[in-house]
Amino acid sequence: MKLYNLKDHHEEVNFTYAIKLGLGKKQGLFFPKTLPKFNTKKLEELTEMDFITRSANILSYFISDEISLNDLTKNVKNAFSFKPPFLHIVEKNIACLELFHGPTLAFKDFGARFMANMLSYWNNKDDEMTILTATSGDTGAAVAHAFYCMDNIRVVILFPKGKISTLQEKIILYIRKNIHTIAIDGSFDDCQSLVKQAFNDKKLRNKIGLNSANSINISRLLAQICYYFEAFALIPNNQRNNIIISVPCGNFGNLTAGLLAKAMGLPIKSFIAATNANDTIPRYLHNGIWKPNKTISTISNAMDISQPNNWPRVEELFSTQKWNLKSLGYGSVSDQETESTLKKLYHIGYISEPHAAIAYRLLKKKLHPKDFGLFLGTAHPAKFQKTIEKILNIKLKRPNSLEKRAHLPNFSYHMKPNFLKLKDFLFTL
Ligand SMILES: Cc1ncc(COP(=O)(O)O)c(C=O)c1O
Ligand SMILES: N[C@@H](CCOP(=O)(O)O)C(=O)O
Repeated sequence: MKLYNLKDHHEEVNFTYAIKLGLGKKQGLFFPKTLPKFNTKKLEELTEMDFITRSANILSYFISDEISLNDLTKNVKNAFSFKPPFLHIVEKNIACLELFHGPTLAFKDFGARFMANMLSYWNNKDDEMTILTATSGDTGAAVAHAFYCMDNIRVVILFPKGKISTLQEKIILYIRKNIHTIAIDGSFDDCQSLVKQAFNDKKLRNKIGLNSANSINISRLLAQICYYFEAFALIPNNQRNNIIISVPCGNFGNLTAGLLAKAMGLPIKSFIAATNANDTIPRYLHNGIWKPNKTISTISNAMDISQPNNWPRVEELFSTQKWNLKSLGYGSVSDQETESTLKKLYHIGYISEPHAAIAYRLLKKKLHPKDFGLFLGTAHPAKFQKTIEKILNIKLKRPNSLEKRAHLPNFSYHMKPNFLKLKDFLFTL
C-alpha cells in the first residue's frame, strides 16, 4: 500500500520506505493513500480473534505486499509481548483502557516496539541509522528500550531538562550502549524543533542515516490502531454502538490512530481531544485561529506540547472522510481541575495519573447516560509517584521495572537548544 506526503502529494512511498525515512520532503508527514474499510461481518470476524492475530491481520491490510502474514504475525507477537490492553471498569458505563503494562509503563511501548521490530526485519546489515527522538516523558523510554543493543542503530533522545518526572527520566537513562540522552534547556517543542531542523539538513541526514521514532514515523501510529480494535472487542456487545473515547492529547498521535480505526469501520460514536493548559487545539477548534502559546509546565508533563505534530494528519482524515471537524469533542483541563479529578477517581476506588485524569474529566462532562465512555490510561501512575502521593496523600508501590532504576545516577549530556551544537554531537557519534 502507498503512503503520500501531506506537503507534496507527488511523493509516494511504500511502508518499508516510510518507516526508514521517517519524514518526507519539506518535512511532510506520510499518510495512507487508501484505508481498508471493514464491513460488519469482517468486523465481527476480527473481534473474535485474539489481540496478536487480529493486530497482525489489521496491519497486513497496510503492508501485505511487503511482508507475509506469517512474518508479520511473528513481528507483532515480539512487539506486543506484554500484558495486552486492559479494560478497568471505573463506573457503570465508564472504563479506563489501560495501555501501560509494557516494559516502560506507557502506551508508547506498542508503537516503539512495533517500529523497532519492523526496522530490524527490513534493515540491511550495512545500513547505519541514527534515530533522533524528542520526548516529553514517555516516548524516550519506550524507544530506548525497544532499540537497545540493535545492530547498526544509534538512538539519540532529547528531553526538556527538569520538565519530566524524576522516574520518567530514570527509566530513559538506565540504558547506555547505543542509546544517548541529552537534556535540553527548553521545552518539548524546542526538542521537537531540533529534530525537524536535523531532517532539514540534507548532508547530516544522509551522513548519519537520520530517522525518527517520534509519531512522525507512521509505523508508530499504525501499531496504535490495534488497541482501539482490542478495546472494541473488550466492551460488552450491547454497548458497542455507543462508544465515546476520550484521548489525553499532546502530539495528537494517539488520537490520530483512533480516528484511523474509526475510518476503517470501527463504530466509535465520537472522540474527545483532551489537553492540559497547553490548549492550541481546543482554542483552534473553538475559534479557527491557529495560535500556539509558549509551552507551559503542568503536572501532566508528557502533554506539555503547544505545536502538536500530528494535527495535519487529523485534518487530512476529517477532510478525506468528509467528517465535520465540529463533531470532534475537545476541552482543556487546568492543573487544579486535574488534581480534584484524581481525588474523585481515588474516592471511587481508582488510582490514576494526571494524563488519564484529564481525559476522564472531559469524558464525564460530555458523556450521555446511554453512552459507554472510555478514557485512555496512557501511563502507569507510579511514573508520577511524587505528584500522586502528594495529591492523594497515599504511598504508591513502584513496579519492579521502575524500582530497579529509581536510584540510578543521572548521566545524560546537557545542551542548549542549539542546532549546530546538536549537529556536532551527531557527527561525532
Ligand atoms: C502519558 C501520556 N499521555 C498522553 C500523551 C499524549 O499522547 P499523544 O502525543 O499521542 O497525543 C503522552 C505523550 O505523547 C503521554 O506520554
Ligand atoms: N508525549 C510524548 C511526546 C512525543 O510524542 P510522539 O508520540 O510524537 O513520540 C512523550 O512522551 O515523549
